Amino acid sequence: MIIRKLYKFENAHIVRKCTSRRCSRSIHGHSYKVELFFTAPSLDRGEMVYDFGLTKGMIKDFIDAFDHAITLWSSDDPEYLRDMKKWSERWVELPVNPSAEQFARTFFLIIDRVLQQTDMVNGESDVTIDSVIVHETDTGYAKADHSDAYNEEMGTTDLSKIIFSDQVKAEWKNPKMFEELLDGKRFVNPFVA
Ligand SMILES: Nc1nc2c(c(=O)[nH]1)N=C([C@H](O)[C@H](O)COP(=O)(O)OP(=O)(O)OP(=O)(O)O)CN2
Repeated sequence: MIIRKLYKFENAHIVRKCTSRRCSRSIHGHSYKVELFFTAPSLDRGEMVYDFGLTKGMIKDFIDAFDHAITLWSSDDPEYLRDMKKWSERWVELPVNPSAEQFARTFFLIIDRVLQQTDMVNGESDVTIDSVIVHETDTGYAKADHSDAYNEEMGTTDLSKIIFSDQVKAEWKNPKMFEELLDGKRFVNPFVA
C-alpha cells in the first residue's frame, strides 16, 4: 500500500545550461509542491503504513530547508555563489543543478536515508520511500523512484556534498540533524502507549 504526504515551499534558483533562457540566465522563484509516497508491506499497530504525524519531524525540516531560500549548484560561477551567500542567509548548495528532476532525486535520497536510520517503535515494518514528485509549477513536475535516485548517470548522489546554510540549520528543531544523518546516527520515533 502507498500513502502520500504533501509539502510546500518557496524557492529561488537558476538552472544553468538548460534550453529555456529565462530559466538558465535569470534568478527566478517557484512555489514548489513536493509529494512523498511511502510504502510498506503491512500496517503498524494503528493500522497505518506510517503515521502522517511522523513525517512532520526530520523529513519536514529537510524539505522546509528549501523554503524562502535560494538553491545553488556547486558548479556555478564562484562569484555568483559568493554573492548569493553574501546577500541571502537561507541557501542550500547542491552538487547537482537545481532542476525539478534533481530536487526529486535529492529528496528521495535524503528521505531514504532518514527512514533507514530511524528506529520505528509502533509495529511498522519495512517502511520505505516509493517515489517523490516535485511540482515546480502548476503544469510541470518531475518524479523520481529508487532507480532514478541511485542512478549515477543522472549525477552524483553523494549527500555529504550538500551544504545547508547556518541560518537554515539554526531553524531546524535539531540543527545537527544533517551531520548526524551523515554520521549514520540512529533516530528513534516517539512512542505513545
Ligand atoms: N524538465 C524540466 N524542464 C524545465 C525545468 C525543469 O526543472 N525540468 N525548469 C524550468 C524552469 O525552472 C521554469 O521556470 C519552469 O518552466 P516552465 O514550465 O516552462 O514554466 P512556465 O511558468 O512558463 O510554464 P507554463 O507553461 O506557463 O505553465 C524550465 N524547464
